[in-house]
Amino acid sequence: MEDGLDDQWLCNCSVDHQSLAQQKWLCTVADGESCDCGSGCAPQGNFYTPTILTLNLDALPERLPLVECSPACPCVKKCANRVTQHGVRVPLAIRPLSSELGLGLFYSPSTDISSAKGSFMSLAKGSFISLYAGEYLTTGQARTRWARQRSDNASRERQDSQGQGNYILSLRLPGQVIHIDPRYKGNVGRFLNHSCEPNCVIHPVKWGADDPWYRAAIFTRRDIRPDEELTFDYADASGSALQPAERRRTIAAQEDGTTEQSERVRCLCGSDKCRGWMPFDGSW
Ligand SMILES: C[S@@+](CC[C@H](N)C(=O)[O-])C[C@H]1O[C@@H](n2cnc3c(N)ncnc32)[C@H](O)[C@@H]1O
Repeated sequence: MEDGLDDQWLCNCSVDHQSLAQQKWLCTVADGESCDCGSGCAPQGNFYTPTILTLNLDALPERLPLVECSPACPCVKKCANRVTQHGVRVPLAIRPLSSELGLGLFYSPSTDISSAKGSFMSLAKGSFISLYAGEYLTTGQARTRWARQRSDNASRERQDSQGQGNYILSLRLPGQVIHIDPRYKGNVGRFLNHSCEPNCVIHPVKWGADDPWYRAAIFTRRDIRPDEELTFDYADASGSALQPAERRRTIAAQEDGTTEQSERVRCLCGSDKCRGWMPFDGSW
């Protein structure tokens, strides 16, 4: 073994690791190249940037599900095409906002005690934040839960209903819709609020070509300053690029005020680009 070239970090991709001296500890599949480790992973290429492992959002076609390498591949854990499966790696904090908004999730490098300079570090565009993890529901179960949450909310005063809103993420994928509800079982992803001018985006990811689950992964869509709140656009999370006309009308009706008054929730994102109402996809 060449000095410093530790084979436990290498995968079987076709790239000549020996000539990539700076990147030799990682699988070095470059953007747009396909991994030929034989397991059908990264069929469209690996869109993670080698070594820093941020997602190259500008190169990634919208809504193209990412397929990461998996334990079924001959590559190893630190392959550059495995990111979301390693879990949360950035320092985060859950903080209270207003009584209406409840809690929010913040990028909080000052809580990273391993780095003395933590509080000055901004987070690069394309960084993985967390999965939006929760229970996977069928469309029927999602409808039932949504109806129950709606009636629960209607029977509460607004100030008592903080954090009791709808948590179900409906992710539209080619030929299917998946519903993820973190309200009862979930992770920090459930604390990201909606913004009409978001700094994060949701992208569908599979862990290996044979993974039966699409996972909803949250990435930053621009650089993030320390102590910024992390948000995504709940309308975009539902896959706006693929939404059928009926769904577009539903979201538009919610936002332009033609939806029934009781179903509309005023958006409190505070952005100059605020559309006024929370998006709601009721077309499924
Ligand atoms: C996924 S949760 C976000 C975390 C929530 N703030 C909490 O305290 O648990 C979604 C709920 O938060 C509230 N929310 C999120 N973004 C909002 C916004 N921009 N305006 C008003 N309410 C919002 C709504 O009640 C929504 O149903």
